[in-house]
Amino acid sequence: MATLVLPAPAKLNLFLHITGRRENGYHDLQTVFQFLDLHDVLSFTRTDNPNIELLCSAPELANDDNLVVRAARLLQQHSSVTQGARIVLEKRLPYGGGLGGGSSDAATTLLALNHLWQVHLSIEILMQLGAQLGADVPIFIFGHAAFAEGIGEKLTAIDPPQPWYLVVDPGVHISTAKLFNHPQLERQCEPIASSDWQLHNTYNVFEPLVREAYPEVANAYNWLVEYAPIRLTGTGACLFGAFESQEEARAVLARMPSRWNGFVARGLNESPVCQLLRQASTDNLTKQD
Ligand SMILES: C[C@](O)(CO)[C@H](O)COP(=O)(O)OP(=O)(O)OC[C@H]1O[C@@H](n2ccc(N)nc2=O)[C@H](O)[C@@H]1O
Ligand SMILES: Nc1ncnc2c1ncn2[C@@H]1O[C@H](COP(=O)(O)OP(=O)(O)OP(=O)(O)O)[C@@H](O)[C@H]1O
Repeated sequence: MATLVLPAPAKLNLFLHITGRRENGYHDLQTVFQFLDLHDVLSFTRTDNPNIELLCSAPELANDDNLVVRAARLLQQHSSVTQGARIVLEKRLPYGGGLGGGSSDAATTLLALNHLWQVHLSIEILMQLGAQLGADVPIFIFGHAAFAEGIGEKLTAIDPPQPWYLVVDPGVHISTAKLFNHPQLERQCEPIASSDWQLHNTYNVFEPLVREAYPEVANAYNWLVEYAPIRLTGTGACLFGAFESQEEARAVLARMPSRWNGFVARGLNESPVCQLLRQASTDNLTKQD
């Protein structure tokens, strides 16, 4: 049986503006996605029966609602394959913090099983399938840092600087749906062109709401802002600051109050999963067991 081992990287939203609200409740937004060199690890083994079996290092995520299982079943339905998969998910990314780990796991699953089951769907079709699972899934299939519009699925590749980030997780869980429905959310940002985007002339519209509603996020913000300009990713609760060197970011991490979790990671404009799938041959990626 062939086994394929692939990473599923985290993302940051370098800014996040909302430009309108659709009748179905979803919002039109503008954001820049960049990947981090911190990732979950997934291993996929093709099986001859159609079952999708998930083993997960986080027991609370080992169920059929996991985006990995939902992605595998969606691809099965779409392609009528008769094979299944045994999938092992090693969670390394914090979840529910705006780093998109669940969405990234789903994207890696679509890419891996498209390859293992030899479905041969194009990246564009896989992105459309991914969008059915969540607005953050397509970027991880696209595989390059991007200026995003629509609900997050219209992507223009860009190459922002790739600094070292200190990411602080204040340990607060924030419901994405609840924040998008917040009565005070700014929903009429003036649209900007991707070529005009700069970090300093943009912001995250969720940031003031999250800092007000979650005092621990405000505390983490007030601490980190002493060291670097910082921002919220997605709807939070993770905050990030950019540094020129890994050493600088690590020195600040060493001073972080122990009640929060934090890590240092490099910003990446190329997703490692897409690089691996593109560059390595099947023989390099798969091992026979
Ligand atoms: C905040 C971001 O992480 C920024 O990248 C994404 O926009 C959210 O992406 P996601 O977690 O994949 O979100 P989904 O699972 O698709 O949607 C969760 C909920 O967020 C709201 N939602 C999400 C995306 C969007 N463009 N408009 C919305 O209003 C909807 O209420 C939806 O029910
Ligand atoms: N493979 C998965 N990994 C993590 N969470 C998952 C997974 N599958 C389903 N979930 C559910 O999705 C929720 C959000 O997880 P995720 O890590 O994608 O959130 P997030 O980092 O806030 O992402 P986003 O920025 O996309 O909102 C989790 O609390 C969990 O209940």
